[in-house]
Amino acid sequence: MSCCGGGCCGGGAADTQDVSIESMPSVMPSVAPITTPGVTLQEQAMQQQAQATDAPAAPERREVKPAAATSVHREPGAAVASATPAAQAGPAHVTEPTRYDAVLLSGFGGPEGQDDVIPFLRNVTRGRGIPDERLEEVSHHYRHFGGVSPINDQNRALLDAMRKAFVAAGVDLPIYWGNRNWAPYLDEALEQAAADGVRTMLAIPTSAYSSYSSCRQYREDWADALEATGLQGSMQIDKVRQFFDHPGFVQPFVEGVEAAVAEARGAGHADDAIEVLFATHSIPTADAERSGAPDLFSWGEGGGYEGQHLAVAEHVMQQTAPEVAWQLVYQSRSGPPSQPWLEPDINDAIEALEGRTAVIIVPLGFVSDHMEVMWDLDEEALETAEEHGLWARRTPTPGTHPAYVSALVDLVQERIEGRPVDERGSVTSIGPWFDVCRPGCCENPRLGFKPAIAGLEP
Ligand SMILES: CC1=C(CCC(=O)O)c2cc3nc(cc4[nH]c(cc5[nH]c(cc1n2)c(C)c5CCC(=O)O)c(CCC(=O)O)c4C)C(CCC(=O)O)=C3C
Ligand SMILES: [Fe+2]
Repeated sequence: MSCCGGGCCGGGAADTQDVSIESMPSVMPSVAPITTPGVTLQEQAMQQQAQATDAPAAPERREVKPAAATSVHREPGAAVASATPAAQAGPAHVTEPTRYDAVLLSGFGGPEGQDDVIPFLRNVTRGRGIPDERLEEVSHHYRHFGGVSPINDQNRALLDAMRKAFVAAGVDLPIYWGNRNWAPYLDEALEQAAADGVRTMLAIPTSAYSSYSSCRQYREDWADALEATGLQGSMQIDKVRQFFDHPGFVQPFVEGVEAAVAEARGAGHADDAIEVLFATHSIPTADAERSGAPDLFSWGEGGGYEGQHLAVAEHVMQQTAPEVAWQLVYQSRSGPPSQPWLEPDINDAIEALEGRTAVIIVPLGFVSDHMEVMWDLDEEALETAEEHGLWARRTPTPGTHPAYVSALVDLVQERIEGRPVDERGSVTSIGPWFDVCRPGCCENPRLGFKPAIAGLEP
């Protein structure tokens, strides 16, 4: 792994921190390492290891994510744990300019080899009672691709694109990258940031919508990482708003649907023979009901999670092909059959189609072509479509689309500026989501409330 090919680092000490701890010596330097421009920390570590006579032969590989936090730290009088002063009182939107030392790009994480698969799945499902058979079942998806999820490389590419976009936009902040479920872990990113002198961070989850899995779980994992590193009292972390309706996040989907509809028409499919399926991750209906800020909106049964997806899908269709039929469908369901999850499943929806000859699958719930897209859509759903004799296309995810990268830069800029809410980018009538999560937001009713940052209690 390299930082950025040398083009964007500029030699700043805090610019070379996408550290893979797997390949680091087991004893980490406790002070900020002195970096040489163009040389990554990993390369330096390897040099140091080669020079040291008593260096361990094999670097330690870390399989377990940080332990669950037992508490959070709140400054005197603050309502929000580990927040910067501008966010401590818990405003819906922070309109006070804030100086951050760094940005924390927070990914899901994914295995990078066959040996990683099961420990990775244990991290993902920790404390959730997912049976081993299900873990084995899911592991097949990863094993099929050599035990490697593409997600880490996609986040490395995003990180690289963001660093370049920061330079171009004059945002002079280093970006640290850490994952919830695999190396480089969130606590490793925080440790490195602290060693580099960082005290305030703005966190970006690689996840656009509101739900336990896509919002609160990130907030809990940041709390875990702060406690595990002992940085609870000295590091402040805010989060950007969920960005499902930021125009730059939506733009790649608009372009994808536009192109796919044009292609379907070109292949001879009439508008009333085309169906657009907006696909997102299913979640338990009990989670869905508590997603978003359920007490502040009148969402349907699927809560804010479903309501946000519907609003974005509606916008995409209005922009592209208002006369074409569409629906929101779900994928990647897990958990026991007795537990209700959001439906319909994409494969069932395809089977139920009548009078259609073409289907366009839009991965609206995902930011990159990771395993849920590669397997559940490109392997399974496209096969279902083929079995039913349908012409089918899967449109792109945002990935490193310049509009998406610019959206992430804009989300950082609006917080640095303390931009008023009516000047923020948003394409749906829901309006720019909350900077600080509302009480009870995205509750997991089975697990209860756990220590979390970036939101009002509980
Ligand atoms: C809403 C949502 C997103 C989108 C938001 C976001 O992007 O964050 C998402 C993303 C992802 N989910 C992913 C992988 C997995 N999700 C699982 C399990 C679950 N996801 C859930 C929901 C979501 N998941 C839920 C309610 C569960 C069951 C309960 C639990 O266990 O929490 C399991 C365990 C096995 C299984 O149950 O299937 C795995 C392996 C990967 C990585 C892919 C890769 O490696 O390329 C990514 C990006
Ligand atoms: Fe998932």
